[in-house]
Amino acid sequence: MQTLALGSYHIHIGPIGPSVSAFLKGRHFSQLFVLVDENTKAHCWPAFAPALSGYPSTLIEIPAGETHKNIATCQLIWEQLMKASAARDALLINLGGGVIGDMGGFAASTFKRGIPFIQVPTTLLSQVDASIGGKLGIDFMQVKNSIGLFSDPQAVLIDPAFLRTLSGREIRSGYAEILKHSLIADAGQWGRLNTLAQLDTAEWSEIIPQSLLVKQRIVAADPFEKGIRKALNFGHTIGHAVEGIALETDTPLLHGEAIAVGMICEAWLSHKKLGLPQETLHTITNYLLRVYGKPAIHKTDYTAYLQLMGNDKKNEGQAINFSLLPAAGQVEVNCTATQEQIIGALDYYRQLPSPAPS
Ligand SMILES: NC(=O)c1ccc[n+]([C@@H]2O[C@H](COP(=O)([O-])OP(=O)(O)OC[C@H]3O[C@@H](n4cnc5c(N)ncnc54)[C@H](O)[C@@H]3O)[C@@H](O)[C@H]2O)c1
Ligand SMILES: O=C(O)C(=O)C[C@@H](O)[C@H](O)[C@H](O)COP(=O)(O)O
Ligand SMILES: [Zn+2]
Repeated sequence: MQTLALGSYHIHIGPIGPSVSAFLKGRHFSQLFVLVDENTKAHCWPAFAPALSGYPSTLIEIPAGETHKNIATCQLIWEQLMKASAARDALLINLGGGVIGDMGGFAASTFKRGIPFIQVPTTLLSQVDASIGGKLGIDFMQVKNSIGLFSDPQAVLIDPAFLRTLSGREIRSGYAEILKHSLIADAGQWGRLNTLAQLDTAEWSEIIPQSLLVKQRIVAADPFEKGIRKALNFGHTIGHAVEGIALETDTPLLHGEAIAVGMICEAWLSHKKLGLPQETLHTITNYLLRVYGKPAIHKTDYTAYLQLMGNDKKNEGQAINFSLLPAAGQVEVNCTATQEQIIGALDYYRQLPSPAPS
């Protein structure tokens, strides 16, 4: 078992049974609730339930997926808690991916002004990124995570064994945040990862802790995103807009897939504005295209993208804010770009050749 500290809580990486026992020992909660979606109920709850033996718990099930990360689903969670008369010393256990973690944490932190919660992330994305750092929330009017708060869990319990049932597409989505961590802060890791061809044989148990360390260090330095934490948003100014629009179509993108598009566009902006070397831009572009293919974006959506970027949470005043790379492994926050430059970045992406299927 590996343990990292962050603020007032610990992140444990290892088999789920001992982690849960260690967490519950010596703590008292009047009731335990476990938030799941239909997939984590089927694939993760059977492995998790034995860890709670001797502790009665109530399952709260919500529908899976980003399209349900909204106030209506929060209402379902609050209703279940209210019907069970959950008190402020009840615990909500978020057993699932980033949607369960972000929304469960938000619902817990607002119910009766806040009940404790823990994160038990079951996707690659949530194990390296979403479960730590205390950013909680839901989507509103296509603007990702625009209603939310910062609030820390009592613990984060990561067991890479949960990944065994995750689809290849979801693994790829989580891998985008791992690539992001390497690009902003770990050039050595980026050098190793950009030659990794087969994700299905990757050693996630080794990659997860190394990636987590990047986020842990940045969040510890700036938990409320006043400065350096904005680095973790590389690829997200454009990526979130692309994700928000795609979510309303028949071909929604997963978070990491949209962030991969955003990272290509923002690498181009990094080249134009901060002198990211052309060769690095090419390596980033080619590797991301190889892993993610080339999801289509359309010129007819540019106005909507710009409108959504106008509501990016990093913005100050009217300017659209980016976190950009002067070099692989380095990042500069609070960069702005004009509308023309942003359109240049979207055009750069659109003119790229579609990679041949592998
Ligand atoms: N708070 C943060 O710092 C932060 C960071 C990154 C991303 N996010 C958010 O996280 C969300 C994306 O998270 P995600 O990619 O985990 O999505 P998700 O929670 O939708 O999970 C992806 C899919 O995998 C299923 N699933 C989960 N675990 C499984 C398992 N072990 N086996 C089989 N299926 C499983 C889920 O039911 C879902 O269908 C986005 O909303 C994004 O905005 C938040
Ligand atoms: O933890 C952070 O800070 C991040 O930016 C991590 C991102 O990967 C994540 O997608 C986060 O939810 C984005 O936050 P937002 O403030 O841009 O909504
Ligand atoms: Zn993200």
